[in-house]
Amino acid sequence: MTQHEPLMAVEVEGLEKIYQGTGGRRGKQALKGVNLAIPRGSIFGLLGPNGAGKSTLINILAGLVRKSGGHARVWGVDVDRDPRAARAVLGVVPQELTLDPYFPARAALEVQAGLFGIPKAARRTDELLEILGLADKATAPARSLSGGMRRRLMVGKALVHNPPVLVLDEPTAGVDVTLRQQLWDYVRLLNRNGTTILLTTHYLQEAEALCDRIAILADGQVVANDTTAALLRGLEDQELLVDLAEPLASVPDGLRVFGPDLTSPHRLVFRYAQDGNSVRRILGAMHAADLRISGITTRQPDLEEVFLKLVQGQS
Ligand SMILES: Nc1ncnc2c1ncn2[C@@H]1O[C@H](COP(=O)(O)OP(=O)(O)OP(=O)(O)O)[C@@H](O)[C@H]1O
Repeated sequence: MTQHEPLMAVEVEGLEKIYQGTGGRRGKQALKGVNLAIPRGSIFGLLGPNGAGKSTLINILAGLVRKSGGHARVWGVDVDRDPRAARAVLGVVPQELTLDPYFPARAALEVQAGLFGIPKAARRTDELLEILGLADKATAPARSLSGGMRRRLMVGKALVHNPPVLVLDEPTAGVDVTLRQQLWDYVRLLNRNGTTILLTTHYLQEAEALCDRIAILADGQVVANDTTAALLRGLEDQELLVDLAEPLASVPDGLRVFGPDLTSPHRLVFRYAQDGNSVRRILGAMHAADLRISGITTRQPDLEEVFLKLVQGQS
């Protein structure tokens, strides 16, 4: 590892953003002390419902929004101390397609490289067209490209300056299944070639398919931040809903070890791993505690449900 390759591609500490209310609009604290570290070489998913603060965070990294507090570093560069250098190490693919319909692909990439001040000899326009599968469309105006090609051209524009970190903002919002798969393959390819990817999405399935790590943002705060594998292991837990013949005021001592919720006087809810043994142990303990059972149901919480639970816990 060289000095130029930090362990963390993005580091955010105590990040705060307060939008001041203007013209009768109320102010809003969009980020409430966010800490995140995105390892170099990873595909990192930033998830959250509408208004959680994802765009605000990305825009701070990209130098488009001024933060109210905390620190943000991209590829080791502090976005406040050296905004130009920070912009040079980051590529952003925005949510909206922002292409001039009459501009050919090659020209779009050339203009973008010009904006970054890259001398003609150092530009990688043809290489990018090749990688993006757009070489034979280099002179075709953007409006004649398919939806997938346009998306790839947007990615190309974000890569003209060869940034080590790429942000994809909702890359597959409103995109059909085939195109989604193509984009995912392409993101994986970029990542294999060394680019660290930060991806925002509303779709848990997308994050699950692509990301090594996932952070969930809700109402300006990080409510989960773990490897995708660890998050999914948590999600694999089953729920055992036990209806009781007689009401309970509190969880009996003999059951506390299982950490159940007494969701009503007549219902205990247990979460357990699918190891084949847990239900037997829970029911044994219920029997030992002399509790009469009037009904049992099991339930597998799905991804959306756990996501919502985490998110709603905050609001
Ligand atoms: N310029 C602004 N002025 C005032 N409030 C704003 C401004 N931009 C965003 N907000 C508010 O800040 C909060 C976070 O918004 P942000 O766009 O960062 O969320 P998001 O997670 O990206 O949402 P989405 O998934 O809908 O894009 C929201 O309540 C939003 O209304």
